[in-house]
Amino acid sequence: MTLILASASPRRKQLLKQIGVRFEVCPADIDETVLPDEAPTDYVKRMSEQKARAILNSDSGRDAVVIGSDTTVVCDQHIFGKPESEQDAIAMLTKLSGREHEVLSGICVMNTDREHYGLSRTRVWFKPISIEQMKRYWQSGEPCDKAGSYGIQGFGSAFIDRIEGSFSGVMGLPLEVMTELLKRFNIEIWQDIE
Ligand SMILES: Cc1cn([C@H]2C[C@H](O)[C@@H](COP(=O)(O)OP(=O)(O)OP(=O)(O)O)O2)c(=O)[nH]c1=O
Repeated sequence: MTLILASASPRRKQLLKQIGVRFEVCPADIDETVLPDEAPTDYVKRMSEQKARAILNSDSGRDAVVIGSDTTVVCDQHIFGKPESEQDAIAMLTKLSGREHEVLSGICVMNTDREHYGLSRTRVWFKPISIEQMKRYWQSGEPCDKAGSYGIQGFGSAFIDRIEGSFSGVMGLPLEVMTELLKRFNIEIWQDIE
């Protein structure tokens, strides 16, 4: 049996490696458009499932267990994905500045017989951010491939006042959820411990 991480995210790869699981990486290319009136929790679940299913249904997914995951920033019921431009990133960071938002991270694990899904929800409080900081942050290159235009694990850590929930969940792959789902498929963690 092969375990496949259906993701192009270097953060997800790093986090899965951190628990000593052996896996292959095979990014899924899906349409990430939000449906009209789609609730953020429904969106995250749909994306996680579609990413996993795209790989399970491909040639590389045969006989595999596939992991699909999605991370979304939610502020005032609005879904913040990755920024399309500097202007877009500044608009998101302006909304997040000096207040609380939520980060949803879903994980779907499936094989041809069954699938299981888990969701992690984390509350994040940002300090106030000045426009100069936002512009300089954009120049760092960090925000461009991250939901909500920030990375808690990078320079973006300076924005954080506190969090309540899962650090790995904000970063892209909640390990609390991941370890439970792996157990359900009898996949061992710490395979690479020695
Ligand atoms: C909020 C936040 C997000 N992110 C990243 C995690 C995800 O890689 C990305 C959210 O976009 P996703 O669409 O969840 O993931 P992705 O496109 O990077 O990878 P794939 O769909 O192939 O699995 O934002 C951080 O790295 N740090 C953070 O603090």
